[in-house]
Amino acid sequence: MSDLQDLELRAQTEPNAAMDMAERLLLGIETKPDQKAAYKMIQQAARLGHPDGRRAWVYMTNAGIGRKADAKAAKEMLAELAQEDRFAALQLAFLDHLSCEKRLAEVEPKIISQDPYIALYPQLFSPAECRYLAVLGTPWLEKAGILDLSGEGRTDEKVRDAHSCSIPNLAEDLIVQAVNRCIAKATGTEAGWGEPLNILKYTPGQQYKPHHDGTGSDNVSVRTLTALIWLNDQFEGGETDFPKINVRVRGGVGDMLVFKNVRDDGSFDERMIHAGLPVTEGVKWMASRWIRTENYLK
Ligand SMILES: O=C(O)CCC(=O)C(=O)O
Ligand SMILES: [Fe+2]
Repeated sequence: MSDLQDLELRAQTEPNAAMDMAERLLLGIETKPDQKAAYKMIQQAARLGHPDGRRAWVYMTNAGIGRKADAKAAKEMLAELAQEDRFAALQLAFLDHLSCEKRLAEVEPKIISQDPYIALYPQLFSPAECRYLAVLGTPWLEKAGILDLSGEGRTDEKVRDAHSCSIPNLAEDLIVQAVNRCIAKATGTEAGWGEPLNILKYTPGQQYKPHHDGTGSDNVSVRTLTALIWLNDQFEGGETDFPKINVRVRGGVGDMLVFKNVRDDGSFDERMIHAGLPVTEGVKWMASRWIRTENYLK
């Protein structure tokens, strides 16, 4: 029996095996990606009592993934889970403080450049939302090299000398979902078109060298837009620099920068090469989302 068959069999009764199988099916690790089967497997892991599985099932209920969206049921499930799960409890407490969707209606984007397109949304996210994202990303940052659920290598010091992680799809909690919805709404895109939200942490000397966001490692579709959110401001240096067009941006806490990586005909816009300059003091925290023109997960 192959390892995968063995895992599939154990997934019937063992919560960890069910969760492992779900992740493999979702991302196509050692098997063909099969979202439908993955979602069934998450439900199975939840039924078997796996804490990540139970949380993921709440998130899917809220987002309408693998079942009909039901925000009310999701909140009730979260409240029940919160009695024994501190991650659920934290989220539940935070839900009433979510403000980005309300802010989106009030915020006027400042157009930094019309062509190529670069816009800044001041204070779209609250300091609390920013702190929440940094805290949520922290455990994955530390494990970044080991826990690679996306199936792609994430740290390449030659380009990105920083701690980084992407929030795994199954960990897109109710707060992350709201953040992603806001980014989608502001950019006129669908939330599903975004790659998982990245959390970046730069300590002094660290930087993201000049690069173009246009393609991911899979070369499947183009990342037409990038959204960057400043999660803190206690650092020096670290500006986001577009050397070809002489634009250098340093946002405040909760500001979001949106820029277009392609020209109207869909070709790469080489003017959009950019860098996160070296941080000279303090620690820079940022969230970034690369947005495509079609669903990222299929
Ligand atoms: O850290 C920065 O300012 C830039 C980050 C970035 O370019 C990216 O995440 O694609
Ligand atoms: Fe970038």
